[in-house]
Amino acid sequence: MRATMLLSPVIPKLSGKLIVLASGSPRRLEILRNVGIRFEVVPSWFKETLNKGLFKAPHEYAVETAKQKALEVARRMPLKHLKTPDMVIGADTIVTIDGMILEKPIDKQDAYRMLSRLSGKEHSVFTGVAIVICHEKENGVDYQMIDFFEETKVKFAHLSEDMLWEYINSGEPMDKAGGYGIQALGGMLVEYVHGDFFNVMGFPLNHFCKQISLIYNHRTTSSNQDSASVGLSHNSPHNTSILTQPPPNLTAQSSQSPTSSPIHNSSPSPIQIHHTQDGPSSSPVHKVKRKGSEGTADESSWKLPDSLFTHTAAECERQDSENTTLPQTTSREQAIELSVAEHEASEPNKEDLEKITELVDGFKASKALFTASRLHVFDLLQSRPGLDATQVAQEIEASVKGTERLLEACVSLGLLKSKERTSQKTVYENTRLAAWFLWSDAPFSLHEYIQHCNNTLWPLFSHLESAVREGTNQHEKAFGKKSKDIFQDAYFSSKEVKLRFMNAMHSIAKVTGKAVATAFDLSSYKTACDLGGCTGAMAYEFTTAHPGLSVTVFDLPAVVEMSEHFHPLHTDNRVSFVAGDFFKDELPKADLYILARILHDWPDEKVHVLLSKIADACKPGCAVLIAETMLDGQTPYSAPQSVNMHAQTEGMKRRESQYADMLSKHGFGCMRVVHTLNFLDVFIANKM
Ligand SMILES: Cc1cn([C@@H]2O[C@H](COP(=O)(O)OP(=O)(O)OP(=O)(O)O)[C@@H](O)[C@H]2O)c(=O)[nH]c1=O
Repeated sequence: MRATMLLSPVIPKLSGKLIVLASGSPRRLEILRNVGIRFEVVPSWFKETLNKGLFKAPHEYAVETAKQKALEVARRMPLKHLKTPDMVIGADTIVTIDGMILEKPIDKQDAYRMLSRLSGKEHSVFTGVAIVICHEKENGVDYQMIDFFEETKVKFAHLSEDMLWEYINSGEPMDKAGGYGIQALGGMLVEYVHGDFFNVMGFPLNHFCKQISLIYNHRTTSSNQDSASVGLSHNSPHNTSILTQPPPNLTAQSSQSPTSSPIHNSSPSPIQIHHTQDGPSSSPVHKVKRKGSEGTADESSWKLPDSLFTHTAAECERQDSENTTLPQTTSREQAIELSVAEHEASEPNKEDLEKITELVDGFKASKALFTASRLHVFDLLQSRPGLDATQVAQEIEASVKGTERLLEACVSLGLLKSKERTSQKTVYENTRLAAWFLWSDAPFSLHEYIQHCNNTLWPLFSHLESAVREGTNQHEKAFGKKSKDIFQDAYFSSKEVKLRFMNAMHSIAKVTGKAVATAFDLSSYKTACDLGGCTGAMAYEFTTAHPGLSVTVFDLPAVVEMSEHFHPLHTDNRVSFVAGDFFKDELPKADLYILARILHDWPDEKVHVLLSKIADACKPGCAVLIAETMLDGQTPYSAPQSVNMHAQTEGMKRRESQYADMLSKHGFGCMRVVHTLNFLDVFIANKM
């Protein structure tokens, strides 16, 4: 979850740049997303096989591995993804004890060996981080590297055999250095932590922000110079070096030795290696030339920071204390005008071209994903990684030629990884992204939502032009059936469509639910009513996050009669279901009314009907919580989503200020908004 505070003024400096996280670690993704950095994830294929014996100290091993991870992605992207990132971030976390380096356990026995070694003792966690800055040149790409590491000391309690095995059998240790996750169950094993907690989790956020600040503050002050020097390590507790090529002797065991090809793709000359131990370097780190722009790149050649467009949490709190509603949106129009004016004189730059290609071709990526998902490619490769295209084709009953194309498309989209087993044989496996989201039983499976996109939204979108011309939804053209109320007339008209829709909503609620449920402190509320709460997935997130809260899910009888099938294992009696129509029937009494992805389905008149019923049911102090993608929120796709609502329903996406206006008409005030990371913006208001 992220409140858009400018705690770190360096974050906006990254805005508008193509930042790539060369890591499949979900923790690193979460840590960076949480502070509002926008980036793509391209997990590194670099194998962690450096010869540990060649390093004087364990942290050097972590740093070198981080560098190789980042470089591999920085080098691959221009070739395989046909785009050059501005910055690639790589990291490697290791645990060290008694001079030994512990990485991720290979099996349960290995986890047991690691955890019993850590039991009752203090150990160190090192995360090495490498930041590769890519400079596009006429005939290639230049890479420059900044690296650092952070150490945190952690002491484990004495662990009994039973505890050890219970923890190992939870499955948590397997993808984590040292065999534990401090952020989850592993936290229970820890007596103390000295240093940065996030460093243990996999990414030293504070140190990273300091480095970014050094890089960009330096760049700002030296933007008029031809070459610049950066004092990267003088305020760093650890070595920081800038080098343009890894020392060759460090990669002895690596089959993908990065030294085998020059890092400067464009330069035939030997590459200089600069090490800075304690003092400032004289390396030309920030001479960034871009096609179509003159001289050194500076802030003005990048997009304006998003923070211009959003309300910060602090602003909202201040607004609350002054007892006013949210301000109107800040000057987005002015900002856009400004950025247009800036570009008027020059030809399109790389970002412009990339952006336009992404927009024009976006549908191909979506449809490739939908098709692979529908053909259960990710399910297959989850259970049987390492199949080749012929084997996949056989299993999914498709042509070899078509399957090859589809698999390659998925590789380029970062959904699958390919490896050349022999010169003629390429095999495939799921990337972390697919493992998290795409196979049917993935922890945050969007499989069913993707089916809904493919089966329902895609046909509706193909009639978008009519939707725009006629100003109505397109169910009749897409499915041959008129629908006034999409739920009664379209989604719940047949059991099959209803199940598909419920499955889709269930998967979205599972992915977004926790962030919504934890966006605000709700400890003062005892009862909640989730209006249109469908399968109850969101309600269970609320009861899990708030032990004192009971939630009634209120939805149409057609939904409630099937909702119990979705929670066969839930024994939580704090979630109950009541059938009814929230436009017609009396609402269950509650302290908090939850409207998660509901209001966007309806036009303003209907929203007012519903809010007025909620206002009648609310005593002063009771609250309404709205979870939606707001037009002025953080999700880049909220405006296209609004088009989607238009083709699908009579509803729309709205701005925060529109919700604020509507709510204030029904006697609500004290409004706050949080932009979560999981698609939704969460808005809360109290009955005055
Ligand atoms: C000690 C500790 C570690 N981790 C995770 O351990 C992995 C280390 O492995 P890595 O090789 O550095 O990264 P990876 O997961 O293989 O990803 P990649 O960067 O793609 O190599 C990272 O995930 C970390 O979060 C936790 O989640 N919690 C903890 O308390």
